[in-house]
Amino acid sequence: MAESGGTPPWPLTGQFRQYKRGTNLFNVHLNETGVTVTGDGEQRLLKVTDLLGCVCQQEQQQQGTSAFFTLLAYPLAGSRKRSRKALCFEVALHAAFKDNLEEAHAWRRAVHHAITTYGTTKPQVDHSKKLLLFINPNSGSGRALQIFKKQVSPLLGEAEVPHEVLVTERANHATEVVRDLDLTQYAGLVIVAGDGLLYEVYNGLLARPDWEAAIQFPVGIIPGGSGNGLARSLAHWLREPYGVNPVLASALNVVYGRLSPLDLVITETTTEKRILSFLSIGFGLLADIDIESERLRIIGDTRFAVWAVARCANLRKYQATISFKRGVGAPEPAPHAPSPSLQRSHTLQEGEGLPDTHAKRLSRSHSMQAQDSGEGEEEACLDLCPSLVKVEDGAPEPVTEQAQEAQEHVEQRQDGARPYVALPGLDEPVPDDWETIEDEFIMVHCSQHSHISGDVVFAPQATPEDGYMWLMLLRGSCPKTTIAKLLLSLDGRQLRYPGVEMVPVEALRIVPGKGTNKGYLTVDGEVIPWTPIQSHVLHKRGRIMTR
Ligand SMILES: Nc1ncnc2c1ncn2[C@@H]1O[C@H](COP(=O)(O)OP(=O)(O)OP(=O)(O)O)[C@@H](O)[C@H]1O
Repeated sequence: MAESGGTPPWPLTGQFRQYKRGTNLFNVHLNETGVTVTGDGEQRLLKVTDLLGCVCQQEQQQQGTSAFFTLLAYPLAGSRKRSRKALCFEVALHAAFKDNLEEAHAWRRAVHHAITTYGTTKPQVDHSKKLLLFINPNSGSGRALQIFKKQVSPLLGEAEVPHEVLVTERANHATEVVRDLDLTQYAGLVIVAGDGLLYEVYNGLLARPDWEAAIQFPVGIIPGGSGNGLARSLAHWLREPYGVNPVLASALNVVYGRLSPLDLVITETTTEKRILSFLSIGFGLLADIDIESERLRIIGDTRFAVWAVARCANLRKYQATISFKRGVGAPEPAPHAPSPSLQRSHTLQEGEGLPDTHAKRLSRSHSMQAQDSGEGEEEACLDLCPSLVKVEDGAPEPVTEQAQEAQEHVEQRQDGARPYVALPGLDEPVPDDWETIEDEFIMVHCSQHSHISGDVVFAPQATPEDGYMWLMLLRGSCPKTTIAKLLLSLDGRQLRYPGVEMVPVEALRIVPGKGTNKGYLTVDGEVIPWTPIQSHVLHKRGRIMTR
């Protein structure tokens, strides 16, 4: 959404014929709330927060002297999806085409001005520079390139977002590129792939001498893989429709390029290798399913469910010692927690400690409601017809109050980051204020996010910038009925089940047992050696593109 051509006239009002709507004139008014179109006995508002851009006809058509501009917006159509609105207007105010075209461009510039000035209070990526898009052609079921060409590229074009594309050629390609990249040339790094490619990008940033600044570089994600936990979690956080068209929901985040804080996690290993992650750490049931279902990647997200059923019959248990620093002031994963944004508004105050009676108790079962069950699987709704000739009519749906409220909460939380918990040496004892459990586990898994894949609701109350890893423990004694229910569906209700524990933590140490039963220890779904690790949260140190 690059703004060019000087300060636009503001506010703007004009009278135009609407393409394919007869000869009647429509009154079009643009101000800080959006574009109001009045005519034919109706009035419509395209809200400034839903406007994507404005495209102009570039060349004179045949003998006519009229020029055209098309307003593009993605308002909510109900609560389940956003759909494209393209309103095309004919500018015929002057005798000469070039004067009409100039008028059309004035509208284009004014719309861009409105979007960047009145659409948000968040900082934005610098669209005078390019985005660098990484596409993994082998992500998930191998559709990332197609997704880019069919959905992402047209959207970036309409919104006039300059970009460059890099198609990865092999594992670690993205890490190598990012490690040596001149970041000053770019506005941000965007992944069209699965979470694994973003992991590579972040670890490229960590490998740089300027890593502390580099990890704050703007990053965006558009789901093209089989996991897609971060993309799903962002939509959950922002209360944006996701299931009907995940690519559109995420591509709009990138196009708007507003920056929200993102918690990152640094993990230390015994080999002195440090790892930067943004999604999850764990071993046992979920990690085993994630890694062992790799052979089914051709079927996409479904591979997790299919493999889960297979694993139910063959449950593994792992000896380990888990130590953690419990999160201070963390929201209790309360029953019936309706949304992460409502939780955020009153639970994340600094210094708001847990009651003493809870401070050292490890075996708690929490319950919560299933989330977002209303999302269907309709076909993608992004319309790729040339915007000048395509007009979709119909009054724009108002943004729901809930979505508005969520947006406001997100914006209010642009406050300071907490200092991170200092980690002792991996061979030293953990500090006194940490808690330790030595036991046999079916699963130890933590995530900073509500979702660890498109359909796995891990911690519905989690937000990307709450400062916690949400640690889920299933001990060896966990009832088989609980395991069966978990494998059938991880939908956010699991904290009601006996034997499921969840603790918000700011730092964590995992020491796998020395027995023969080795599992997959994973960070963001990537396998690392089955040796001790420890991790701490870097609160709000990343910056992720959002609406
Ligand atoms: N061109 C390539 N060919 C093969 N592997 C690649 C290529 N580019 C990247 N990779 C590797 O593929 C891994 C997984 O990719 P990605 O995360 O995009 O999709 P995914 O398989 O759906 O993963 P996830 O389950 O994490 O969502 C990356 O960690 C990276 O190492």
